[in-house]
Amino acid sequence: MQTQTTLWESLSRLYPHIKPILPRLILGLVCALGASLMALAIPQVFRVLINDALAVGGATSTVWIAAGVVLLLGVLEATFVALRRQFVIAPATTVETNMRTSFYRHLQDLTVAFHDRWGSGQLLSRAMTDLNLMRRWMAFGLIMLVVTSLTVVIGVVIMFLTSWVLALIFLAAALPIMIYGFRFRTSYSKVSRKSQDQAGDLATTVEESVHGIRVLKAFGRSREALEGFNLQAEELRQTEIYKARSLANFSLIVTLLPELALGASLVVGVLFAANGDLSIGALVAFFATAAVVATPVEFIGPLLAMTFTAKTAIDRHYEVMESVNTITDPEEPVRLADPRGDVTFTDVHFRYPDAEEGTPDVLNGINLTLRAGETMALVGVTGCGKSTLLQLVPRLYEVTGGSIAIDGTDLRSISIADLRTHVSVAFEDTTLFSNSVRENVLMGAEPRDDKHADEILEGALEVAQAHFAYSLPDGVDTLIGEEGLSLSGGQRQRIALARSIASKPRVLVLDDPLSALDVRTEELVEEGLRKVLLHTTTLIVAHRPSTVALADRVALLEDGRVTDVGTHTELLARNTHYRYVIASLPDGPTDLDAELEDLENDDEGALT
Ligand SMILES: Nc1ncnc2c1ncn2[C@@H]1O[C@H](COP(=O)(O)OP(=O)(O)OP(=O)(O)O)[C@@H](O)[C@H]1O
Repeated sequence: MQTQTTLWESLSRLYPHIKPILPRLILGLVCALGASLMALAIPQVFRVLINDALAVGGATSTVWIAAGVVLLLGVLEATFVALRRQFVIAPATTVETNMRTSFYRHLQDLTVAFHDRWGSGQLLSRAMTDLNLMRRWMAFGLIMLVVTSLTVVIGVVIMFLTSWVLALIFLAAALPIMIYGFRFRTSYSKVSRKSQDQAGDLATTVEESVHGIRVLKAFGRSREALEGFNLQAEELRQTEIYKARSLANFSLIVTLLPELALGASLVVGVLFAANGDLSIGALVAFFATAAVVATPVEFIGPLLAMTFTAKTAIDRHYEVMESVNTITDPEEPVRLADPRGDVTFTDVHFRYPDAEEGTPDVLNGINLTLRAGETMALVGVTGCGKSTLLQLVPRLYEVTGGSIAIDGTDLRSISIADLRTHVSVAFEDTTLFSNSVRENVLMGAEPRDDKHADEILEGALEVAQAHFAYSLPDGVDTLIGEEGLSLSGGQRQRIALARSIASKPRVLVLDDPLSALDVRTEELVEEGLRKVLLHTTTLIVAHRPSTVALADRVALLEDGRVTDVGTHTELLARNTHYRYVIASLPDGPTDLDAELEDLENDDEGALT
């Protein structure tokens, strides 16, 4: 995940984002430089003042002129500072927002496999803190670093022009600063990376415990969670302290050495002045310039620290931005205008990217055909790969071998947007967004107008037995999800089910979507579903016999393969493993022979 780049390589990655605002950044830079020049000009006025006006026989009017010039320079300096802010802040914030938007868009694009690997806190801290750090560096750090360096260079040149000997003494301090600065750069970059990663991990912990607060409380694990959090927070604190110490040491050197050099040059300067080799005005101007230069020199420590932190933020940002979405549209997608809905799995293999080497594929050669309009239940022991197989149909994960086709067209030949208008999903673990019931349900639907939207909504809520939505405080416009009204597990599942059927998909994949419903509601939902599923090809993971009853045929998944396909009755009659799986389902029949007999009698009755 972590990339190794030089400071320059990292910072230059920002160039494409900075390019559109470059003219304003340059204006900001010019203003900042103007402010520094004004500050540097003030000592020169002192020089003239002391050498001419305060000398014996000097004119009083010169004092007033000098005071006026100093005042003017001060006002100009303040104006330049204000203008710098004016030029830079708004465009830098726009860059930050644009980068955040493209980061979010990229996160949406990236595969589920990517999101399996990354902690949510790491992504959150990259989206918020890192981009904020980058903006601050762009708007302030970058400009001030350039201006500070220029101010120091110009100041030193002026000092050289005033007295080269004194300037050399002052400059002697630069060498140890540069050597120490090199060490500081390496150590600070490392510790800054560590602290930003640790902050991301800490955010993940907070996010996880907020999501899992009920479990933590119910199992009385709040204390352990707090201890874990404390441990992580303490590690971050230590890193931050180390970081602050490292900066403090550097700042000490950067402040102390020029002061020492200044002391030495003061002694030499006074001797020069006493010998008449240097005018008093020049001596005062030298020290006033040195004082002006000392401030940016002291500032270099924090500015470098800011730059290294920005480098880390840029690296962390691009680690995500450069993660490639491997599930992409084909170059020339085949348009699926009005598919019948035959779904064929041909020798499908799949293994998760983080699967251990040498282990067999989770799906190890699946061959299965679903006829258009057919409902097929997928049955197998826990962990055999049912959910995994389902997620391959909307291409949430990509097959690692073989192919899946709709009406004979390989899924990879269809554009993802097109595919997902025809394939809809509902999972056991429902996610609702902080939106109204209406928006949640109509997420995948494409209504012609408001009236049509209302009809779709009503129909979907009817099938999913989710009429309760009309009695919520604001009816179907009630805000639900994390920021809205809390719904029960069963209510959430029904809304999610309504969402999956609202788009009237040609192919529906359902991962045990009725698990949280009571028996009576489940029956009603199944009744509604039967009508809807009549024209929809459905693959449904069954964890309960009642779900199996929805299906026309059942596929048995065993050791990564479909080992048998048939009606429930046929499989009960001929397949021992199927009998074992059915018997182990919750609410499964205990007397399978009696059940089989009943079913066969039912079948015969239906035929006569
Ligand atoms: N995101 C993932 N990354 C790595 N391995 C995974 C991931 N999701 C599932 N697995 C592994 O893949 C295997 C199949 O999991 P899957 O969820 O498909 O099984 P399942 O048949 O649906 O199980 P259940 O009936 O318990 O829901 C399991 O061994 C599981 O540990």
